[in-house]
Amino acid sequence: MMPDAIIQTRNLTIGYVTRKETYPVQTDLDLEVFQGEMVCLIGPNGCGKSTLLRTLAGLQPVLQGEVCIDKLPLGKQSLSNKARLLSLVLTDRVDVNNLSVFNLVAMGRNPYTDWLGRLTDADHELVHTALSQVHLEGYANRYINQLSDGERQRAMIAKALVQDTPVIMLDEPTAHLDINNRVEVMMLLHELARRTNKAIVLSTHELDLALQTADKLWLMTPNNGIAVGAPEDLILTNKFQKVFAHNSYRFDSLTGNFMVKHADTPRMVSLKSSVKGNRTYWTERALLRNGYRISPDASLIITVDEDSDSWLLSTEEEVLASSSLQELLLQMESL
Ligand SMILES: Nc1ncnc2c1ncn2[C@@H]1O[C@H](COP(=O)(O)OP(=O)(O)OP(=O)(O)O)[C@@H](O)[C@H]1O
Repeated sequence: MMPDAIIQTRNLTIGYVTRKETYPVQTDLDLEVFQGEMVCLIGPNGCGKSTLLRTLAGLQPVLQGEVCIDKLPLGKQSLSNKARLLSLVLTDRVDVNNLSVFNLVAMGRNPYTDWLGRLTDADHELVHTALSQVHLEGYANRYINQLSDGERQRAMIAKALVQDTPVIMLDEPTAHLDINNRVEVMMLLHELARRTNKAIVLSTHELDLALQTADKLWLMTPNNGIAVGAPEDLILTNKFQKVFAHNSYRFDSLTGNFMVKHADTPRMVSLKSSVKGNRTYWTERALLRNGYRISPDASLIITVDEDSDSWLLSTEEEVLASSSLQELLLQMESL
């Protein structure tokens, strides 16, 4: 039997209301999030990702329809109940620089402390456990302004962890991070969803990382709703490619990479190799980058030997050897 969704939306319209008009950003959203899964919300700039996360978290009003958390409509949840069900991590730089890492993370216990905000021994323990979960042991007494962007992001995640909610939502948790930290944060969130049975919903522009780590994608199209599915299903049904279609690049569904589109009138070249290995793949990439298109019938032929450090370029008149791709490309340019 399917478990109950921890978040469910019915016929949801999200957007903004000004004094003069209502501005719907997305309509008719029927979404479900289950515990133990990591959902990545992706889509082009301005399509409504932050608006959706803020609406699901109750930070901005529902324009139409309903959001239920733990089967109860958001509007019927008390503030303290909401704080025990859902935590939201925003990437906007919060002005907490004069706070220690410990005190920032401890703020996550606010829904549970007495009115003076006193922490019990168990709260202290939880803060230290969360710091070790995000690999910030030994940072408790550091000030937030003494952290790198990646460390600050992990401290914010630790704050959400001590809030001890079944749902954590994060708006672009990998923004401003280098590749190591981006991968680490995504892996950490995925692992937390699995290990602690939390539902994790995050928005991101890291398409390749989302494809590799999400249990489910929410693929948002401007003004046209959200397609939901396993990353690979959204690729096989062409939905992913459609949302990110562009004149200057294309999504290669065989490799899962975005490829820059080069010259409109490509030069043809034939690529021969006995086995299709690493060297053949990167030779092809170098050729595409330089405006060549691979065609088995082309008169210009490159032979790749996966076991040697050289390439052979054959024209109708001559055969030239090269020991690097740069040399090969120069030879081709000079023909
Ligand atoms: N306070 C606001 N009042 C009115 N419209 C707004 C407001 N904030 C955002 N919008 C508009 O709502 C739409 C969705 O914005 P939102 O920030 O949710 O998009 P997003 O998908 O998160 O974008 P990005 O990828 O650039 O972060 C945009 O057209 C934006 O201009």
